Amino acid sequence: MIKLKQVTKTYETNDSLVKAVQKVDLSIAAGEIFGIIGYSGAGKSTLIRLLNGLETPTHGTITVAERNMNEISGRELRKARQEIGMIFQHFNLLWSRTVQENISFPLEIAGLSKKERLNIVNELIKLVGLEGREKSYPSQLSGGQKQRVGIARALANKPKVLLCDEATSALDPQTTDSILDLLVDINQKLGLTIVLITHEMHVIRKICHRVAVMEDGKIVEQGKVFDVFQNPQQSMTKKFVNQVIEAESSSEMIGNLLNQYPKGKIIRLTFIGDTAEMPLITNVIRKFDVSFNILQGKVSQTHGGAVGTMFVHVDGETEQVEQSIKYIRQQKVKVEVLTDARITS
Ligand SMILES: Nc1ncnc2c1ncn2[C@@H]1O[C@H](COP(=O)(O)OP(=O)(O)OP(=O)(O)O)[C@@H](O)[C@H]1O
Repeated sequence: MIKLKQVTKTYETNDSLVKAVQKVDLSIAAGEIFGIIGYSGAGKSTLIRLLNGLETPTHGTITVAERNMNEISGRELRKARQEIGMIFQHFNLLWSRTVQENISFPLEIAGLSKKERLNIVNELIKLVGLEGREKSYPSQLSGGQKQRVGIARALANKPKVLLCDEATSALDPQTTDSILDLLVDINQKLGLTIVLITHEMHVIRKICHRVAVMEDGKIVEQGKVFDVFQNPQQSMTKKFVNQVIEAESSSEMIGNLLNQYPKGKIIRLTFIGDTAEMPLITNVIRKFDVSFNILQGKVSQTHGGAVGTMFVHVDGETEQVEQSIKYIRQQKVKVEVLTDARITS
């Protein structure tokens, strides 16, 4: 559905050249939810503007829905853009128009009759869960509802691709989750290809199938979300992965835990897929005569399984504690035993 070959975008400013995107190769399949993550200035917005033809690349080729975006212009480019919907961090709604009128706007531009527009708008209002708010103005809506209007408007021309530019960055965590659920719903119901850019790994973890990590205009790592969580290669990727899976593990915190629990052992478990955390804990308690207290942890679900870390206090007869740790190691869970604020594997 989307193919980028050796795409570079260089901006010329008065006194310098800014390489915003450098030699990017990317291939996104139809129906995929693909995330691009990077910190501010990494080149994400430039990349997304290249995808919808708002910018032309300095080098390289960009194909979206079988159209070569750098070779088309005028009417053909406008037609190509209709097949690419977009939603934004700050929604970009028309404040003097109602929900219905905002969603209808791209259909007016496309020249549809009033009756046709109304049918499509009503369908979309149902799809995004805004029934009853048709006549409200954006100022009367919550952030999540505004983004639902943005999504409905982006879908009005039945695009093949939906580009999401930090679409949940202005929302609280709960509303973020509900918007991400809606995107998954739309992806499944309409088979829409979704490309989202974000600086939040939680967003990638929750809904993306694959991810590309951007740094200084380059894609430094890409792969299936679960694989990237399981085995991040680059230091930038490790930082993002730790946003989601790393429980606080300062030496001060570990020291406090060791003082608090002088008996038994404190272990850190790292889950990397396959093994779900709750059945493992239940099995350990059933099989061994030990107490097993979760002290803190951060375990998240990705498309491929659970990833995360958990600090646990295991107490009981020394032999039983040792055996239970041996058993956990056999379950493909990394186990580290904490001693004196140091960790031994
Ligand atoms: N029109 C422009 N002219 C000159 N430089 C630009 C232009 N647009 C972007 N840049 C530069 O290109 C680099 C990448 O910017 P870009 O906005 O794509 O990054 P980003 O990852 O989207 O960051 P942010 O989330 O802060 O927007 C930055 O150094 C930026 O200053």
